[in-house]
Amino acid sequence: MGATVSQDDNDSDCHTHQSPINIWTKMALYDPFLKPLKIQYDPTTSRKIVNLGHCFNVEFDDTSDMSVLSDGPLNSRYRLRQFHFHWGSSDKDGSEHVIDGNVYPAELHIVYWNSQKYESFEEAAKHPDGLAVIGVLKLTNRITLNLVSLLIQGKEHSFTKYNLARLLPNDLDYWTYHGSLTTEPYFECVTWIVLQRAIPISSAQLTRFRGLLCTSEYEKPVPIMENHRPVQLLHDRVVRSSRL
Ligand SMILES: CCCCCNS(=O)(=O)c1cc(S(N)(=O)=O)ccc1C(=O)O
Ligand SMILES: [Zn+2]
Repeated sequence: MGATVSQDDNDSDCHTHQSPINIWTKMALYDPFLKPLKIQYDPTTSRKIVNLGHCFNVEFDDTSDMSVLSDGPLNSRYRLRQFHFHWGSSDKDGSEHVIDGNVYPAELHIVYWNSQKYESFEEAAKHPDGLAVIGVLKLTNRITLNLVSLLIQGKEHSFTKYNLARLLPNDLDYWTYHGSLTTEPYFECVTWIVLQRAIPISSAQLTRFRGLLCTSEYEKPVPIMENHRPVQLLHDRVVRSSRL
């Protein structure tokens, strides 16, 4: 299934590093100088899971460098902030990045910020090297997130000692390119690291995602049926691959 490029986000010339994109794997440039990703994770940093109305975030304590991402395409140490998912109204779509024109049922984003160069997440988000996001296409049915008490917008519950490794494939080869946030304010501050290996998601888990409500307990229930942005133009960017 092809993916349409949304023109409205590309009218002005300055927005030439927008995300997500369609990654044409044969056009990706193998870069032998790209290092393996170094993911250091401390389960005691996971704090809570929150329904934000357009998606839900699992948030981490990012007051110190306890869970960090380094090496890979990065020149600094990046601190874990949150992870969230994107999904579609059916199992036929839902991912934000598209691989050789193929859309996947969902995508996980693990958001880190450059704590080596910047004092805060908010400050880092104003700079091209401010954030790094790991994208994982499809997902494992190992993910069984209990979302029952998260049903309505604004709800949150504690989410401690979570094992992030359950969300990642064993093979961490990746494509990388410079892009943006895929939600407002679309800042072009993200080093995207899209894993090449992915794992299938269970349809039951996708149904649970679509069961979350973007309304409060006092409003008519409206489910979060989908929350993925259309692919954007590549412009002058090159996608690099960590694997030949
Ligand atoms: C200071 C403004 C930064 C706003 C972005 N915040 S974020 O955590 O990086 C983020 C990234 C993304 S994405 N899809 O990784 O670009 C989606 C949502 C959010 C969020 O705000 O929940
Ligand atoms: Zn995202």
